[in-house]
Amino acid sequence: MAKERIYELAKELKMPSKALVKLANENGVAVKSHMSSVTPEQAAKLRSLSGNQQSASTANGKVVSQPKPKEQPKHEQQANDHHKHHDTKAEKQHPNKPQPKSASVKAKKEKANQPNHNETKKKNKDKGGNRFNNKNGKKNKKGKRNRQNQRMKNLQPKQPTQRKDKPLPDVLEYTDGMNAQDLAKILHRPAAEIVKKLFMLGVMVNQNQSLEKDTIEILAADYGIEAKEKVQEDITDLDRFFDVDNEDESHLVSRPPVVTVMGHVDHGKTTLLDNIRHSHITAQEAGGITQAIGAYQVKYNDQVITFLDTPGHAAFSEMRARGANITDITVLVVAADDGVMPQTIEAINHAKAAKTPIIVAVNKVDKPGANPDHVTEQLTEYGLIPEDWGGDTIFVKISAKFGKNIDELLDMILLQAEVMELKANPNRRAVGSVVEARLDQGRGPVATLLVQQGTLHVGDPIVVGNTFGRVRTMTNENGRRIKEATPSTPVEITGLNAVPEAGDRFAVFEDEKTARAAGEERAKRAQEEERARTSHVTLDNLFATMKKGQMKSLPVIIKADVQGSVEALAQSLQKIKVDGVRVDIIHKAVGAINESDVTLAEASNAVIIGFNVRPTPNAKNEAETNRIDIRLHRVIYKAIEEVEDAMKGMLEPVYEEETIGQVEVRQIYKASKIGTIAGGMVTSGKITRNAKVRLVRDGVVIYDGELGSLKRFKDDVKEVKAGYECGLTIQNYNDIKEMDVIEAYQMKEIPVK
Ligand SMILES: Nc1nc2c(ncn2[C@@H]2O[C@H](COP(=O)(O)OP(=O)(O)OP(=O)(O)O)[C@@H](O)[C@H]2O)c(=O)[nH]1
Repeated sequence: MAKERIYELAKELKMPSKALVKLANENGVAVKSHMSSVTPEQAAKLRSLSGNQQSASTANGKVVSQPKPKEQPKHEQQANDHHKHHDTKAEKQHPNKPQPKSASVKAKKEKANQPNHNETKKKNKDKGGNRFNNKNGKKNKKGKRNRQNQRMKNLQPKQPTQRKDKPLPDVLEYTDGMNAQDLAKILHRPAAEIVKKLFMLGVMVNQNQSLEKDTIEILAADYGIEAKEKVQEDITDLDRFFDVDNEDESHLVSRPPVVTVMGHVDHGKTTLLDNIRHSHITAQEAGGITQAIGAYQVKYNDQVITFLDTPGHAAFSEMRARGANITDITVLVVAADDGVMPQTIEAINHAKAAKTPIIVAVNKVDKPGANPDHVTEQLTEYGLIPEDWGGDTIFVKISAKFGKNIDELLDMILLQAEVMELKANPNRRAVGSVVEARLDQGRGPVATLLVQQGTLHVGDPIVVGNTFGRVRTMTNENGRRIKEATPSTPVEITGLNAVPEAGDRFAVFEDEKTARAAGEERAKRAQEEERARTSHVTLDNLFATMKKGQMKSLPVIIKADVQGSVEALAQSLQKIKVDGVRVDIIHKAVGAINESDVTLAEASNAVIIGFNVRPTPNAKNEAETNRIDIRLHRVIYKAIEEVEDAMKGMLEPVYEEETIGQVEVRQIYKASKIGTIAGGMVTSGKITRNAKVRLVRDGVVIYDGELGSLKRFKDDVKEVKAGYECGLTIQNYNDIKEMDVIEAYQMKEIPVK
């Protein structure tokens, strides 16, 4: 006769599988779990034993739960499928019939005949869920079995109905922690039926108790359908809120452009921003107290423009490195009396890397030495060609100091914005980026946020970078309290638990609880990441990165001592041909490697190549902290070779010499067949058979080579330690003399950075 499984037998005996497993083991029937099988004889034994045991196992009043079904092998699970229709009665149960909320026996009993809402509520309070008995635990076993029978009856429909359940879904899509009620909805089955099925499978729960993954999977198998865990939305992922691809076009409306002003030192950025700000303040804001919140808006021709007050190019790219790409348009200020300078080029490359269009403001045209045409000419070299020269870059000649042509510049900004069709949906929960943030003694963490989508309101639960809170107050750049902020509006907020960082992204959440959970989790992860900081692309890990398919081009920054070298290096690097990757020079300039180069490298995941130049101390520190690969060379072809080898995955590991010991030669023997044998004493460290050796005479290295043999007395040995004598020969070298020192060393591979 076929074997029977414990859980089937338990079902038949109307007792929990766990209790039966225990009973079996106590009575010499060795079984592991509810999936174990027993012989017909053993089954008979258990049947006869079960009566006594049921009362014993339930008398302690404890929740009887089944061991995790994890151990259940797959094939057994499948073998189980043929039982999936065993509950036909229950399946026919009316789907709309109100179900008891609690699985307690008492509750069920009270409820058995006429469920009504008041009663259900009352029973919700009864937490006696999965007990076989509760307060009545000490009563006799017959009573208990009756109650169990009663319970099973209660789970079955009072009057069989003709109405059929909706068909089961093909796949049970679940999330970990769902309860019977949740599953009931998905399976189109009454929750009570699910509780019953679980009971039969040895899992005692009420409808509200959350279920483990394995339990849900077994349940699905029991219904004969596949179970699939739904990928849960990662609440800590703020980027998903920025995904505007799914945004319904009809919700989008025009938004003001966000403009960053960049340029070389003293070319007039601040003067320009001040001029624009003061000459275009809106009437209602006049008289407000100007606040430095890192950004402001002006109204011009009834249109609004947002200006960011970014302090320098490094900050611009640093924000980008943190994920904030908030600038729509870059205004490049170039002084007409000074022309294109190193930081002008830097600014161009930062803007290009961020893919923002550039409007050139040729400043200081009022000055006697001004030569705007020369500036234009210089800029053509960087791909900035004015329209009347056949290009598409907008050039405006201005005087920031005297307010000349500022309106024209604003017109051009609006024109560029119009072409870009900048849009956002104001009717959604706000998302955006941090422009700047600080700790205010009185107000706590204060952050200037730029709203990029949606509308931000006072009171919104919010996650900002790795911080969270509720928007307590919101102030604009004129110090006025505002209640809401629409797309492209910068606002200063308070109410966060900590200070976020410039460039962090923010998103408004539906409730404060989720915001807090997301914020805390993000902070935790950031901390973990900081600990196990993954390095940027380096020439050493380039090949591995390429193989992982993460890299199609190798961004490179070139710094060299003279322009000729910059160009030579750039051209040669671009000629390197390796399947699937190419060199992309994102910035090249003459001069030392500075902090701006390092931040640009960080934001663009680039490698810096220095030719005859060194990094400044600050740049060096920053590169070390952020693990930016800086390669310094003095020979061009070596630099090219290195990059090429890295791209082909052939970069030689770097070795360093490590001295392991010294031998003082005390005696010399000559053997016609072997050559010169040196007898000596190991004076420090050790000498090993495979070591490289250097022969030093009077402080001068006479010969560098390898050991030929190493012996102690007559035996070949692998190593001899300090304080011992040894005999040795040097490969292909015989001119060893007494008092020579033989230095043993090995080449140690330096771990890849
Ligand atoms: N004649 C003249 N002087 C100007 C003009 N714009 C700015 N300046 C002067 O140039 C100097 C530098 O101007 P800033 O606005 O401070 O330059 P910046 O680019 O902000 O300089 P940093 O903040 O140091 O990078 C100041 O003395 C200004 O008064 C202009 O259009 N004409």
